[in-house]
Amino acid sequence: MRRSIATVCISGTLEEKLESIARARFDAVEIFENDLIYSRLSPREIRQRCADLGLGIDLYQPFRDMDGVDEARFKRNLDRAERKFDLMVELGAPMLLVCSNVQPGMICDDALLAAQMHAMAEKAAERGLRIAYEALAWGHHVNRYEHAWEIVRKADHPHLGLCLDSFHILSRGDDPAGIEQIPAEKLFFLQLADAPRMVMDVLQWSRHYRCFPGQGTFDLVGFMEHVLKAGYAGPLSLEVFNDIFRAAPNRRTTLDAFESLLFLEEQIRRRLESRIPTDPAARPLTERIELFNPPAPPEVRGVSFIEFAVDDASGKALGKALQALGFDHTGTHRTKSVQLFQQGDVRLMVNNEPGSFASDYFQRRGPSICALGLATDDGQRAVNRGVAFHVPSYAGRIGPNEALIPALRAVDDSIIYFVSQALEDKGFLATDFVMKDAKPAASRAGIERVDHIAQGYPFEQFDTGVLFNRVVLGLKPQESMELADPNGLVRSCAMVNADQSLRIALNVSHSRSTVSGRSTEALQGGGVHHIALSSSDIFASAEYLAKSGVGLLDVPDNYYDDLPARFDIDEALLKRMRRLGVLYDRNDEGAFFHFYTQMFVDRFFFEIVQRSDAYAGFGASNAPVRMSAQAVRAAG
Ligand SMILES: O=C(O)c1ccc(O)c(O)c1
Ligand SMILES: [Mg+2]
Repeated sequence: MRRSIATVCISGTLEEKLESIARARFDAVEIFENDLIYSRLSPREIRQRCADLGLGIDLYQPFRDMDGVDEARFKRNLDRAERKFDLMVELGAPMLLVCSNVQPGMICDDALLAAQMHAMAEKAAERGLRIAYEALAWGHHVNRYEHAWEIVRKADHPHLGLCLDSFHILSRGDDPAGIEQIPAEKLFFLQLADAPRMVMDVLQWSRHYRCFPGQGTFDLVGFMEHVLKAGYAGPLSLEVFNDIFRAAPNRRTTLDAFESLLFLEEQIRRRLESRIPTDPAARPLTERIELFNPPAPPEVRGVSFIEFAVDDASGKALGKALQALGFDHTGTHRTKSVQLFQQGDVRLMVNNEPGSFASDYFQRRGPSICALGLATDDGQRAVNRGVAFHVPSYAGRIGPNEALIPALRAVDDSIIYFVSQALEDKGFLATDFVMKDAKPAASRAGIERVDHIAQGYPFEQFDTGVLFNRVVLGLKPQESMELADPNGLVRSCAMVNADQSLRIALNVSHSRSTVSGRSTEALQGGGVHHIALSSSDIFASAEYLAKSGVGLLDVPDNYYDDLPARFDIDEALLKRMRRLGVLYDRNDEGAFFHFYTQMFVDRFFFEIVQRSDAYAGFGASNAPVRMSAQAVRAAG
């Protein structure tokens, strides 16, 4: 389908916006009036600039408070409209968006509204222009699409049709199924926005918190199914008002916008294809409408390895810390300065190879997690999919006979390797590393696998991260939570795949002094700040680590005094938890035990967890205890 975006979505001057939009490969734009008014380019020059960039101008907007006014005002409104029509002819924009009137003093008479919209359409028709009428969710009289359609139907003018905007429809909880009853030739334009669920004034929600499809919680696939069944074949145009996007560098935002649209198309295509066996209308739609068709998402089967970027000194310190955590030093890379540590199914690589990607990463960020290896069905397909969505691929230097692992560049500039089952079966570790021992590593501290990882994000990258994890890794966001760090709130959103084999928590904080904020600062941007490892016996693990001298996080006595007030809990168990600093959570699904190591150079730390029954959370209620303990250390 034709892919379009409103200039209001992104930051910059109009010229900068157009340049970014073209670079991201959009077909067309909606020109927002303010962007034009504040531009030094004349309408003709803007038209030329768009033509040079290969961008169509599909819509000019908005025109406000036209409908339901008295005669004198209507005359003035028509004069105002004539000026805009002149401008649109210069600009080469074929359609004007008219928002439903929001003035409390307007005349709420459908017949009058229809007559006035008819008169306006007649004027537009004289210049070959069209009018798309949009119900704002906070319109005074017209605020539902069905009502806007009623006005358009009554007005009955070929140059007047509807603009549907997913935000105005879905924010109110209106049923989009009725769209199917509207004749296709009256659906002039379609604006798409997602949003997080919020309970607030709908105007504020719309003007500040909209986001791109896939970044929020609206059912846009279901919405689009109705729109396409109605026969709409015009542009899919993103219209997002968002405070963070207005401030973020526009190139990144525009790439995200395009990625979100491709992803939406893919989901629509899958939905329509799934309908084919039961719905006779579905097949002709899939044949008529061109929808993005990338390689299928990877089947991720957990974390294969994690790679740390270090220098000599921090590498030695980290190696020591890992051994204290019960890891064995199992191998040394054949040609590079990379050490392999293993315990259970967990493989950690510590890289200080000069001139490598890791060393570059270290130069910029200090000791940090620079790469993640994910176990997948087909690594090359995973990378091909990323590339189809314009995510850059990564190919490192490899020595003779070393394993080539397909990889992508992640949002924080780290690398994600996709380790195919075939590569795993071939024993890719032994290909690259001289292993000390043929036996699998012992599980000294009872650690078995990676349970989850947590990444800190700078504020303006959070939505980028959500989209990346969703599109490229096939993760779904769970409900986002606000956690109280003594130095500020941290918003945390867990993303998981269908079988829970990959869980990533995304954390973001306005404050630089929270644990999340500090590590984001120390890492000069986002990055993994926390690796949670599962144990089959958390108490045995805690005993082992306490003895081996790993610095564990202190938990205040008050926490344990409070636990019996929150949970029915066995005295002996409580005593054990208190002695070893183990935290506890329980819900209907099961129980969760966990404890934390102290921070490694203010950047990352480890957590050891044990899940019982079907507990699928992350012990979020205990996060503030952890963050307080970490804050105390930072202050001391
Ligand atoms: O917030 C607004 O005023 C506004 C303007 C134009 C639109 O298309 C819209 O959806 C909202
Ligand atoms: Mg709109």
